[in-house]
Amino acid sequence: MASGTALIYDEEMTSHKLLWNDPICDIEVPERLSFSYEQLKCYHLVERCVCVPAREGSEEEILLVHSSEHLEVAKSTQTMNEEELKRVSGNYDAFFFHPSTYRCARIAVGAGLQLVDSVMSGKVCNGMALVRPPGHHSQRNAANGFCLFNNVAIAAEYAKRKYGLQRILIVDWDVHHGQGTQYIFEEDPSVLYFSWHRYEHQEFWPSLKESDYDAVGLGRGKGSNINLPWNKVGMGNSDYLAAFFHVLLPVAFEFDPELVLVSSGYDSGIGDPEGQMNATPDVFAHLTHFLMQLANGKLCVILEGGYHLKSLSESVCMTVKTLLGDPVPQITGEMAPCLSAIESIQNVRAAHKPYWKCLMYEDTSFLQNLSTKSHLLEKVNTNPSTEHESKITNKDEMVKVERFLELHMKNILFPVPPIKTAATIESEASAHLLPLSVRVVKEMDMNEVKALVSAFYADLVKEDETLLSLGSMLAVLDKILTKQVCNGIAESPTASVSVAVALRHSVRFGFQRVLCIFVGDMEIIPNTEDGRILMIHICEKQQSEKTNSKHYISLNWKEVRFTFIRSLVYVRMHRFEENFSSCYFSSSRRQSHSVKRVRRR
Ligand SMILES: NCCCNCCCCCC(=O)CS
Ligand SMILES: [Zn+2]
Repeated sequence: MASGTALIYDEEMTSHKLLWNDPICDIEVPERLSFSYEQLKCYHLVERCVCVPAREGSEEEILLVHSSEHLEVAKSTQTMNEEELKRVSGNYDAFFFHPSTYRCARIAVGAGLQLVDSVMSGKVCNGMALVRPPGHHSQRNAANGFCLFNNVAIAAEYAKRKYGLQRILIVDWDVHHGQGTQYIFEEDPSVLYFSWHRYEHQEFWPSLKESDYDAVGLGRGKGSNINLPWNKVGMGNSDYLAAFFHVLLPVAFEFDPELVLVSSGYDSGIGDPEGQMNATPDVFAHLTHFLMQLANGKLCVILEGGYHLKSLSESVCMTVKTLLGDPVPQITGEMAPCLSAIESIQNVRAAHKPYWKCLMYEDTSFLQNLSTKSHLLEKVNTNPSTEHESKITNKDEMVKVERFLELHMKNILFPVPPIKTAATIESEASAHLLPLSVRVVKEMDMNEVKALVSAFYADLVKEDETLLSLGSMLAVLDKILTKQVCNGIAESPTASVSVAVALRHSVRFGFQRVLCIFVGDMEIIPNTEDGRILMIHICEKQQSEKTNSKHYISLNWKEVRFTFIRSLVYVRMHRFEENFSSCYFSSSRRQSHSVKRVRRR
C-alpha cells in the first residue's frame, strides 16, 4: 500500500488574470492559489507533503478531450492585444483570456496528469493539485465558466489509456454543475460522474435542463451520470453528508472504482459569493475521508472553484490535512438534512433505481403524486440553515464570515474537551502501552456501585457478579458525562446489562437523546425511556417482535453494510445541538459490542 500525499503547485498559474472590467469573471483571481498555498504553509502542511512539480500538458494530451479547433483558438491568444483578447473571450459564456492563459491552462492540465502518475505509480497514495484556470465547465469545443481545458476530464481519459483503467469515479463537489465533464463522459460507462450543484429549479447558472437529477447518462452510459441539484441556497454540512450517505457512497461502493478524481471546488463552502451555501471547511475533511476508503485510497483532488479566499484556503487545508491521514474533526451543528435536500436526494435515488442494486428496493411511489418541481416546498420549507447569514452579498458580510471562520476553525483544530479517551485496565503494568491521549481511570468503588444499583438499577442487575463489571463502565461513563473526556472504552462480560445500566444512568444524568448501537445478541432489551434512547440492534435474528417501539430498530447483520447503518443513524437522529461523545463497551466473552453516543445536556 503506497503512502504519502502529493502536493502540486506552480506559481506560474497565478499570471492568468482579468485585464478589463467584468463583474462576472472578476472573482477568479490569482490570489485564490497563492492564498491557499500560504495557508497550507501556515499550518505546516506543505512540508508534510511530497512536493511534485507541475508540467505543461502536451497538445496530444489536451486533444484526448478537446477538438483541435479549440486548441488552436486557445494557442492563438498568446500573442493577442487586450482588445483582441476581449473579443475572443466574448465568444464564450463567462470566460476571459490573458496572454498567459494558454500557458497557465496547459500547466493546470499537466499538474493533474503529474498527480495521476504519482498516485498510479505508487510514489504516493493520494494528493492534491492547486490549479487555475479551473476545468469542469469547459467542453470539447468551448471554454466556459472560467474554464479553458477540462483538467479532470483529461486526467480521467489519460488514466484510462495509460493505466488501462475500467472504472474511474469523478466526484464534483463544486457548487456549479460541471456540465463540461458531463458532456464528455455521459455515454461512457467506465467513468462514473457525480455532481451536486446549486440549481434552484434551473434558475441558477448555467441554468441547464440537463443539470437536473433525471440526467442519468446516455446509451451505454445510463446510470453513470449522477446529478444532485440543490434547489435552495444555505445547504449545510448535514445536507452534504446526507448526500454522501444516501446517494454517492452506496453507489460508489457498488461501482468499486480503481481511481477516484475529485473536481474539488470550494465555492460550495460557507461565505462563497457564488454558492451562498453554509457548509464549513471541516465538512471537506469528512468528504475526503469517505472517498479515501475507495480505490485502495488512490485519490486525486484537483482544484476547481472557490472565491471566498479565507473559506477556500481553510477548506483546502482541511482536505490536505485529511489526505495526510490526520483524524477528521468532530461533526457539530445541525444533524438532519433539510426538506429540500431530502427531496433532491429522493429524486436522484429514484432516477437511478434501474441502474444500481443498492437502490433496487427504492420506493418511488412518492414520485407519482409529488410534482418533481416541488414549489410546495418553497412555501413550507425554510431551510433551517438559511436563517443565519447565508446571503453573502457585500464586503462586510464577507468580513463577518472571516470572523466566523476564525472562531470556528479554532474550535475545530483545538476542540474542547480535547479528543481524550478514558479506559480502565486490568493491571497497572499495561498502562504504559496506552497512547498518551488515553486517560486511565480507576474502577468505581464497589460500595458506590452497590448503592447506585440498589437505588436505581436493581431491576436490571440480577447477579452480584455483574456488579464487578459495572465498576469499569460507570467509571468511564462518569468521565464522559462530566465532560472530562470525549469518549471511552470499557470491557464487560455482561454487555447488555452494562449497556442497560449505562443508558438509564445517562438519561438520569439529564441527557435527552442517547444513541445506542448494540452488535450481538442482547439478553434484555432496555426500554427506550419514552423516546430519549434510540437503539439500533445489529444481531443474528430479528428481535423487533419483543418491542414495538419506533426507537428500537433491529437489523440482521448479514445484510447490513456500514454505510447503510450510518445513513440510517443520520436519518433517524434528531437535532443534536452540541457535541456528543461515544462510549464503546465490548464483552470479552461474546465479542458483542455496543456503541453508545451520549448527547450533552
Ligand atoms: N447572470 C449570469 C451569471 C453568470 N455567472 C457565471 C458564473 C460562472 C462561475 C464559474 C465557476 O465558478 C467555475 S467553478
Ligand atoms: Zn464553481
